[in-house]
Amino acid sequence: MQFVEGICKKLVGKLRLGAQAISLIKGMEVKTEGPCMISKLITDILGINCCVLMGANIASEIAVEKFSEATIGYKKDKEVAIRWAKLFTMPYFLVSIVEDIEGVELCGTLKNVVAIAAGLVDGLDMGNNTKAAIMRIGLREMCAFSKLLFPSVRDNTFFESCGVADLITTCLGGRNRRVAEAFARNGGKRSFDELEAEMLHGQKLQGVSTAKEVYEVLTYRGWQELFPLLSTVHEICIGQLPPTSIVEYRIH
Ligand SMILES: NC(=O)c1ccc[n+]([C@@H]2O[C@H](COP(=O)([O-])OP(=O)(O)OC[C@H]3O[C@@H](n4cnc5c(N)ncnc54)[C@H](O)[C@@H]3O)[C@@H](O)[C@H]2O)c1
Ligand SMILES: O=P(O)(O)OC[C@H](O)CO
Repeated sequence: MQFVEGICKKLVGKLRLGAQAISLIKGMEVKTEGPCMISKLITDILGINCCVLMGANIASEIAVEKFSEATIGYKKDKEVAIRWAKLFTMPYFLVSIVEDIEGVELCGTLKNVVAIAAGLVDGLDMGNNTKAAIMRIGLREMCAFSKLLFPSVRDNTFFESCGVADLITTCLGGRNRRVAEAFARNGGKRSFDELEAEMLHGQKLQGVSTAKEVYEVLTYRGWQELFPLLSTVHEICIGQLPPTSIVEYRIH
């Protein structure tokens, strides 16, 4: 998503009047003035309304039309969100709308960091209870972090497809989980970059870069202690901590 800004700048002045945007990109940009969600980046650069669509949507499963759900987040214009939902809805793909664009987009962005943690737990052969614990702590931190950044974020958003459902599917079957498992199985001795290149054949992980971006925000705002899982994932990814640190928490 780091290239979205450049692509948007190329589109300036080339869009038809009344054009609308919707972002399916899970990630955020961290600028000196703070984190900037991709939808805001698109709105700011192109001067158009931008919704987001996030959900438990592993692409290979949707491609073969297995039933799934998604959530559209919008800011003010409900009519536009309804139109997007009609456009995306299929008998096997149900789309709901939520007036909480930041909450929906942050769910999609932050769950990738939790999926890295879940993959580490798999690679350490720690079992289902541990993985469930990591997902719970992760969801709690996702919610708290989102609300600190944007007080308007709603709790209910975390019960939509973009929230708990996407967290579950990504922690069970996503690429972030798979590469993190390999990282832990190799004792952290092979880097995420190396494993990503070997395992994903040109596709890119979002979780590692998002963990770094989140860490920059946490460090800048002095919030690290409030978010032990989100912080630890980044420190493991850069080799500062061993993969086993993913389960070293105080109760909170
Ligand atoms: N694959 C999934 O199951 C899935 C599901 C839901 C959401 N997403 C989200 O969709 C987004 C894309 O994921 P994906 O799986 O399609 O990734 P991908 O790696 O398959 O595709 C990314 C595309 O971006 C292009 N690209 C990379 N750098 C570029 C640059 N500098 N300029 C222009 N184009 C560039 C690549 O060539 C590639 O075509 C991510 O944010 C991901 O989290 C993916
Ligand atoms: O394969 P991942 O880990 O990028 O996750 C895929 C999607 O985001 C699931 O909705």
